[in-house]
This record gives sequence, C-alpha cells and structure tokens, in this order.
Amino acid sequence: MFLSFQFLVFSLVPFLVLLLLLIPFQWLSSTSKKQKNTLPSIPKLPIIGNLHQLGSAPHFSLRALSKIHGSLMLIHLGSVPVVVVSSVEGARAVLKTHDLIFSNRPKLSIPAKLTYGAKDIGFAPYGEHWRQVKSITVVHLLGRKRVRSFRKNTLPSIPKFPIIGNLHQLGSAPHLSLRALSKKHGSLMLIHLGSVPVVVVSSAEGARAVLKTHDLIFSNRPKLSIPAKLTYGAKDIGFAPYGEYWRQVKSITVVHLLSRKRVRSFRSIRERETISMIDMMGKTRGSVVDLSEMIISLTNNIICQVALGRIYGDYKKFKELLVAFQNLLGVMSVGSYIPWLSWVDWLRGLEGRTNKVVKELDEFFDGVIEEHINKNKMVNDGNEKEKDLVDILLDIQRDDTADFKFERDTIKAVIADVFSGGTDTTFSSIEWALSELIRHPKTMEKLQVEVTKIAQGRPMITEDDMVNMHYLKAVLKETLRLHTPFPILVPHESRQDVNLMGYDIPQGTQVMINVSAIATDPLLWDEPDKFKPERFLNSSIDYKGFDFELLPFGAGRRGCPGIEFTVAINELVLANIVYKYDLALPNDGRPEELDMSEIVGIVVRKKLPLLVVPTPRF
Ligand code: HEM
Repeated sequence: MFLSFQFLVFSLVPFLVLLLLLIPFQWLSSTSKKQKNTLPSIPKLPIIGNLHQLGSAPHFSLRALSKIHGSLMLIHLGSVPVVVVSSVEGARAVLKTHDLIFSNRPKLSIPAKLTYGAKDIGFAPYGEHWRQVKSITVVHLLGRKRVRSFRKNTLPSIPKFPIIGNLHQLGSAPHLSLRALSKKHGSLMLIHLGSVPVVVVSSAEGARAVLKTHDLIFSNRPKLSIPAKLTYGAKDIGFAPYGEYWRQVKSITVVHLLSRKRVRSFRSIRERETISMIDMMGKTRGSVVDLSEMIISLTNNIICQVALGRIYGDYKKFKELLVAFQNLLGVMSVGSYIPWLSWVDWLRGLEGRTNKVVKELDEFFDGVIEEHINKNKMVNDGNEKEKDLVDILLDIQRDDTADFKFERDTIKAVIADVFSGGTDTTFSSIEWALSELIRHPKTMEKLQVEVTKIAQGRPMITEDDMVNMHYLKAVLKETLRLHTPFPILVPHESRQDVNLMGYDIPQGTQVMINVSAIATDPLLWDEPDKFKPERFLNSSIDYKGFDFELLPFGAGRRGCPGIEFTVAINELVLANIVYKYDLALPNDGRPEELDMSEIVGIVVRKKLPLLVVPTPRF
C-alpha cells in the first residue's frame, strides 16, 4: 500500500509540478489572448485538429460547421490554424479591406514541388516575382484584348432556306439582287448558294482587301461543274485553279497574244476590219442597220484572225456554238451548289446541252489544229510575225526543251477562253457606248467635235490619234462603269484561312465581288445612275485595276489580261463610227425611247439589238 502510495506520489509530482508551472502560463496567455481578441478555435481533436471534419466535400462540411460556429471561425488542419470565412462581409474584409495583408500564399509541400518551388503565379508568395509573372501572363494571354483575339469572328450568314440556301434570292439579274441584299445586310455578307458559303463583296474597300491585300490567298477559282466541262477540266486560264499550270498558260497567252507589243502588231487587222464595217454601213443608204450584228462580226473576225489565223468558212456554225458556250458558262448548275441534286441538271437537259456543245466545239478546234499542223509542215519559214496563237501554242507543245509541257486539250481550252472572254465583252461595251451616245445627243455631239477636230479631214481615224482623244476615253470609262460587262467578277476562292476585314474566312470559301454595285455606289459616285463621261475628265480614276471603285476588268493576279486588246478595238471602232456617221433611231424614234433593257448571261448585254439609221456626216 505504502509502496503504491509512494509510487503514486512520485509519479504524480512531476505532473503536478508541470501543472503548477502551466497554470499561470495558460492564465497569462489566455488573458493576453483575450486582450488580443483572438478567434476561438472550434472544438478539435489532438494532433489532427479538425481534419476529420472536412469529409469528401469540404465546402459543404465547412458550411455546416459555420452554421454552428459562425461565419468567421478558426479551425485547425492538423496543427495549422485556419480561419474559415463564410460571409460577404468576411470576404470583403479579407479580399478588399486587408487585401494587401492577405495576399500571401501558405507554403504547401506538394504544390511547391509541382510548381518548381512555387515559381508559378498561383502558389508564388506575394512579392516582385509573383507581380511580374502575373502581369506578363495577363498582358499576353488573359487580357480582354488577347482573349478577344482568340475568338472566331465569323461573318454571320444572312437568313436562308434549308437545302437551297439563298439561291432563290439571286433572280434573273444576280448583280442587282445582290446589290439590294447588300443594302440591307452590309457590303460584306455571307450567303449560301445551296450548301456552299459565298462571301459577297459590294464595297471598294472590300474589293481592295480581296484583290490587293489578300490577292494571293483569294487567287483560286472554285470548281464549277459546267465551266469545268466546257474548259476540258479547267485547263483554260479563267477557271484553272491557282498554281504553276495556270501561271504558265496565262503568261504564254499574254506574251503571244495580249501584251501591248502583240496587240500593236495586230493593228492592221483591226483597221482593215473597221474600214470594212464602216463601208458596209455606208452601203445601206438610209435603211435600218443592225449595228449589234455588225459589231459582233467585227469582234469575232478580229479575234479569229489573231487566234486562229483566218476567218473560217463554216464560221456561222462556230458563232452559234460560241453563243451556246457563253450561255452555258452563265448558267448556275444545281450540281455545283447542291451536289446530291446534280441529277436535276441532267433532268433539265443542262448536261445534254453541255455535252453537245463540248463535242461540236471540240471537233471544230481539232479541225483548226490539224489545219495548222499541215500548214506548218508545208511552210516552215519560222517567221514569228505570221504566226497566230494556235501556231505558237503548237510550237510550245512541240518544244522538247521547254520546262512546261501541255497537251492538245490545253490549246483548245485557251482558244475557247480567248473567244469566250474576248468577244461578247468587247462587242457589248461598244454596243452600250453607242446606245448611251444615241440617248444623250449632247454627249454624242461633244464626242463628234473631238474626233472631227483630231481627224482633220482624213478619211479614217487611226490608232495614232487615240492618245489625244480624252473625251472618247471618258465615254468608254463611263460605259464600262454603268454597263460593266461582268457585273460580278468570275468567283474567287480562298486558298487558306484568312481574316478579311475583321472576319475569319475559312479556306475554300467562294468570294463574289459585285463590281457593278461598287461602280454605282452613291457614296463613291455622284448621280451614279446617270451617264456622265465628264466625271472622268478631271479624274485620275482608271479601269486598270488600281482604283477599286472601278473594276470592270477585276484586279490582281486573276485580273483580266485582255485590257489592251479590247481597248484597242473599242476606241478605234467607236471613234470611226461616230466620225463617219450620225446615228438616228428607226421610224424617227426619239433618243430617250431607245430600249436599254439588259439580258444577263455571263456578260450583261443589251436585250434588243441596236437598230440604227446611219447618215454619212461628210
Ligand atoms: C471589255 C472587255 C473585257 C472585260 C470587261 C473583261 C473582264 C474580265 C473580268 C472581270 C475577268 C475576271 C477577273 C477576276 O476574276 O478578278 C476577266 C478574266 C479574263 N479575261 Fe477578260 N475582259 C474583257 C476582254 C477580254 C479579252 C479581249 C480577252 C482575251 C482576248 C480576255 C481574257 C480573259 C481571261 C483569259 C481571263 C481569265 C484570267 C484569269 O483567271 O487569270 N478578256 N476578264
């Protein structure tokens, strides 16, 4: 008993001594805590503190605890005191009132290891390092400007129907329908032709962005089923996809047919054909003349001679084939836009008509090529001047040393291009110019004064005179502005993703540039619908592809290579007709009665032929 009491005393003594020592300390510290107004800890277990109370969803557990112990409570995670805030005022006090004080992070062993010793933003202690790293990241990744730059800014599509998209809205004159739509939806709008998204551009800035700023990207052409069939699988220039083949074929055609030097060399052909037409007009002796028919023949004769070497005997048939060819180029095939409905093209006879025209033109071209091969076998004098385009293309085809090889189909496709691109466009601009002159007698008079003064009594106006014909040039520019032969450029296609005027345009998007809408934009032109050649007299605006408000020939890489060729014919023919004749309408029709209705194919032509009664002026 004594032993056990002794044992008890001896074992309790140190404990009691410790207790005696601790009591005043505890009392002291609790008084000092009271003075400091410390947050009382919620009940906890030794060693683990309140860790066991966090559970698998600490936010719920702590919310429950805060309902018992208050919205500001002290818990212990192991031995670490943690203040838990669950009220708006508490959050404000920590994150606003004392933000700077509470801006540090605790050192947590695993996150520190995972972040290269808290070298990141989230776990770095408050200080200069954290400030710098955070600010760099915000500026270059997380700032509003940067975040906006990551957003895909797609052009919203205008309302459309299922399957057909906006096809029904194009109507019979797409350039006019699209102009009306752009007034409502903006000068850059996304439409859908069937399932194919098409960006329609109707402003000079938009045209500049496509044809200059992003010219290389938009230099492709979409694959369109009917044009592809008509051009031997897009082996021509106009519909060939952008690439080495297109570059070579275009450059060969420019060098050997359309360059200024070559165009000059065809001068005698132009002058001969113009004299012949002027003579024919004189022979009608006061009767009605179909001037449209005469100008078509003149244009075709010139192109035939420079491209094929001569006018062909069964030429009438060739002319009819060309008309059919051009009509087909202007047709919108369902298959190009709704591939699974391509059988509709077959049903409406489009396929059949295309195949027939392709076959007949092909036979005609084969005949022309064979004739050239035989002729070259007989006369091989190597005289470059005598060679027409077919001779030159055959030479290139035969040349083993040339880097670039092409087949007979290329020759045929290029010839088809020259005729389809060159005849109707050239003819219709002369026809429209004469029609406008007849409707505006004062303008006609002014032009006649200019040509008469420059001709100085000579029987014909020649190409040397053109340099001084400022009013004539203004008349032609105004004609090409108001009666743009291709009111919508041949469609372009993006070769890669591109940002066009703030919008993300994906690769393979078709682009239609409505150059006639731009040429009649009231923001750019004063009285845009009136024929006023004077507007060009003191203006540097030209149609060569540098002024985006006037783009009858397009611009950039895909621009028309035939400007010199066509302008030479237009100027000469127009100057000589108005120099030699006064033109009156049949049956004493008044000038303003002249019908100016349009017919829209691939080229916008005058619907009715231009019938006039020519009276010699001298
Ligand atoms: C008034 C007469 C003419 C007008 C208004 C005209 C207009 C045009 C236009 C708007 C284009 C498409 C441009 C683009 O897609 O951006 C074009 C392309 C073309 N034109 Fe003309 N053209 C005319 C005469 C000619 C002539 C006389 C020829 C040849 C003899 C010709 C041959 C071509 C060719 C081959 C292309 C395709 C260019 C390419 O895709 O790279 N054009 N033309």
